Amino acid sequence: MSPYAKIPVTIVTGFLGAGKTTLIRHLIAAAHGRRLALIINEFGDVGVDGEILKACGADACGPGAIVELANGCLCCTVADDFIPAIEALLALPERPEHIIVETSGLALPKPLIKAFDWPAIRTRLTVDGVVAVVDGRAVADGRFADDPAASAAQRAADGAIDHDNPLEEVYEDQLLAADLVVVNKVDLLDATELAGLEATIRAILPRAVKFVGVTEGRVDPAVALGLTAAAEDDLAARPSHHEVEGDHDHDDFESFVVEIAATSDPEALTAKLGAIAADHDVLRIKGFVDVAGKAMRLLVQGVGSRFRTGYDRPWGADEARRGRLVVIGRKGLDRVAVTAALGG
Ligand SMILES: Nc1nc2c(ncn2[C@@H]2O[C@H](COP(=O)(O)OP(=O)(O)OP(=O)(O)O)[C@@H](O)[C@H]2O)c(=O)[nH]1
Repeated sequence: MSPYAKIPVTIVTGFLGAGKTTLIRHLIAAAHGRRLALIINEFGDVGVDGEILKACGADACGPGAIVELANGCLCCTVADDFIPAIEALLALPERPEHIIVETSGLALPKPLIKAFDWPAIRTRLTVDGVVAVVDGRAVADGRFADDPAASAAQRAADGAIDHDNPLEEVYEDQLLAADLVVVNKVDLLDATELAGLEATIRAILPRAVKFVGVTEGRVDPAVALGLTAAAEDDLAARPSHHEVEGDHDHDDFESFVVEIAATSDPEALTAKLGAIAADHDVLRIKGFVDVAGKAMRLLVQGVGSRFRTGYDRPWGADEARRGRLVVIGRKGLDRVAVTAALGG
């Protein structure tokens, strides 16, 4: 690559738990010597995505080329957090050949794309493409459509219905910015559901975009990287619900961390977490748990009430074996009840 060419940047967006980190892991593994750099933004106080990507990205990325911006939402802190992170990557002795940005699951991509139109940035970088990752099962289950039960509850409480569904807005804003839509978790869908999803998603999109269905984020890097979209030149084609409604804030969502005591029965714990998530309509639970007698720590990941666990690495010699889970839900999530149910 010419030292004067703009560095391509891929923005990976998608709702909480859609599979962004899984997809980026796959891209890193398939990078085949391409020098990558990552900016990882996560909502909530336990940096799970950063841990996962640092563990597998060390070779592909090199020292200093993975920047973690935890506990926030890049779309709201573009100037304060994102631009300095980009500057740090541009100052690396070995210039990255491709930068991948993972937004938080609640971020709106458009403010981020706009930053690439700033003079100091656009001369050096270009948005190669915006990849929107979708949890196919969650969409097929109507997770992002207006929820009749929630509307009825709201009517009973307020005597009025707010038609704005914050989940739907975030989900749609992410799709509306996309150059490539990756419907992930195809293992949880049948062919008819997948075809139906493609039609539903295409109906939302204002223009023709690439569409692919995958499992475990296994999208071909030749498809995901090298879209040459120059999205910063194309902002008008990427409408956002928040252009007309003013600033986006995250008051529609709540997140907190619960300390979890050591467990001797991870399966029972996972079953309990699934039940709590279903009872309280929790959107996302993730973190690490101490399993008594195990040298490794347990990575726990829940999307809605669907949970996965796996041992990721041994606890460090100087590391406290602290079990911590971040819980994310809609505004009104009963923090006290969830914390009590988790035994925190
Ligand atoms: N069944 C199934 N699960 C998947 C698939 N891809 C990812 N997952 C699981 O979904 C969960 C969330 O995946 P992540 O990659 O962490 O999702 P994310 O979008 O980065 O999540 P946030 O950063 O919290 O928004 C994890 O437990 C993954 O193992 C898939 O294709 N099928």
